[in-house]
Amino acid sequence: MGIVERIKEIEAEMARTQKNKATEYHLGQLKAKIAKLRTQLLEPPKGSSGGGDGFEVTKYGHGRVALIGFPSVGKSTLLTMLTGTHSEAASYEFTTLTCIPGIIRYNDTKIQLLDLPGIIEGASEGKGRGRQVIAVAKSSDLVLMVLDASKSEGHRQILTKELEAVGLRLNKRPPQIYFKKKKSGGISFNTTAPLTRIDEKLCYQILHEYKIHNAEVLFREDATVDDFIDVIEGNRRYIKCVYVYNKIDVVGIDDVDRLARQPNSIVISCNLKASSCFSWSSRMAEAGNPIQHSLNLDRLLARMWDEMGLVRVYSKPQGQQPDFDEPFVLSADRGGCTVEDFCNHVHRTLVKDMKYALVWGTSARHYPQHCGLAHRLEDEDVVQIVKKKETEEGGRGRFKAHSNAPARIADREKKAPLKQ
Ligand SMILES: Nc1nc2c(ncn2[C@@H]2O[C@H](COP(=O)(O)OP(=O)(O)OP(=O)(O)O)[C@@H](O)[C@H]2O)c(=O)[nH]1
Ligand SMILES: [K+]
Ligand SMILES: [Mg+2]
Repeated sequence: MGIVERIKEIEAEMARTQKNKATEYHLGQLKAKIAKLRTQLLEPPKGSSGGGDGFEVTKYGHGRVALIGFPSVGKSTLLTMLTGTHSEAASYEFTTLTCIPGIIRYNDTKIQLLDLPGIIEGASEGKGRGRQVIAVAKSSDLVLMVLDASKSEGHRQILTKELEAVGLRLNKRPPQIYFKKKKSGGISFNTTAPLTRIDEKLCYQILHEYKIHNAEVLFREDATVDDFIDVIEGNRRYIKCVYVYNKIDVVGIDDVDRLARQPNSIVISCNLKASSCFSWSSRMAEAGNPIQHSLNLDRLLARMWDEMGLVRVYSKPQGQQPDFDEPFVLSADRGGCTVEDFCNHVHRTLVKDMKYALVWGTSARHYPQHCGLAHRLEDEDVVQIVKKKETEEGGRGRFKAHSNAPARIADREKKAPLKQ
């Protein structure tokens, strides 16, 4: 029997089993069995290098966003509109067969947007190009799940299930469970929070299923069996996801309103020139810009950028204006956004040479604030690194925007005076 069949069989057994206190342990064990099989399923077949088929697109820019969705929901249309890179769009399914990268320039940052083939139910088990598509999703910093506003709402659940089956966790943070395998000493089990959804015995059983007999386990929250399995498997990816309901031009305003109110969702239309039911759509479509022929794409971009959690830091050389043209782009989630991370971005020896940093911006309590390496920077901060051998020039005088300096410096001066 193949792995997929074995998973199906266990799923069927779980569906047959009533959920109650007596079956809890058995169900937990079955969950662990499925998780193990799914991990096996993800291992590339022997002798293959994995990937291939034009799916290995080099990472570029300050972050990567993947367009995931059923066929013909408008992923390629959206990529073309947001990036200007043409990706074939057509009314038949599976128009796109590989991964097509485009670049979004937004807020002085570059974001790589990836168009992908449509995926269908069973993608996680290898249907269609599902596995390759999901592998790309896993390598992304944000998933835009594109949904057709006029189609079944069940699509969102089906896709979420497919992504979960391969270890993607959308809009979730990692469970607060400490887990460490040991060589000896048995299992040490501790909790710092009352557990209502799993107990010690069930944890032991799951560990037994994994043939783990020596480990340290500490629950810091009221986690579930699934959370515990995720932590043991250790290969989960926690990624933010925005649900993008496209084609709202073909549904009624009530549906639009309902979809827009769902969590993490945004409603858009790439195609307001087509049969549109809203009176404002024709006015929007009048302008020549492709993004004007659409609805809410500007909001989508802003939302996407916010979710990426990018932190732009502008460096200010001593005695000069900050360089507002090229930010150093950091991320709190990926790589960190402390003064130390900033230094490492600028030059690898800078950390060693730094005496302290002067910081202007929202992360600073006063301007400029003298900060050490551990200080966490925030978006649009200005940083000057003062090196050990140097001294601050000219005391703590104010630096003024030149008349020809970008207006942003003046703006910033209003918000927070850039002294020094
Ligand atoms: N009415 C309407 N049609 C749209 C919209 N966006 C895209 N379409 C149409 O939907 C069809 C499918 O668009 P594609 O961009 O090819 O969709 P896709 O998700 O890339 O499809 P696959 O690559 O086949 O998975 C095309 O005929 C588009 O013109 C929209 O906002 N409204
Ligand atoms: K299509
Ligand atoms: Mg496509």
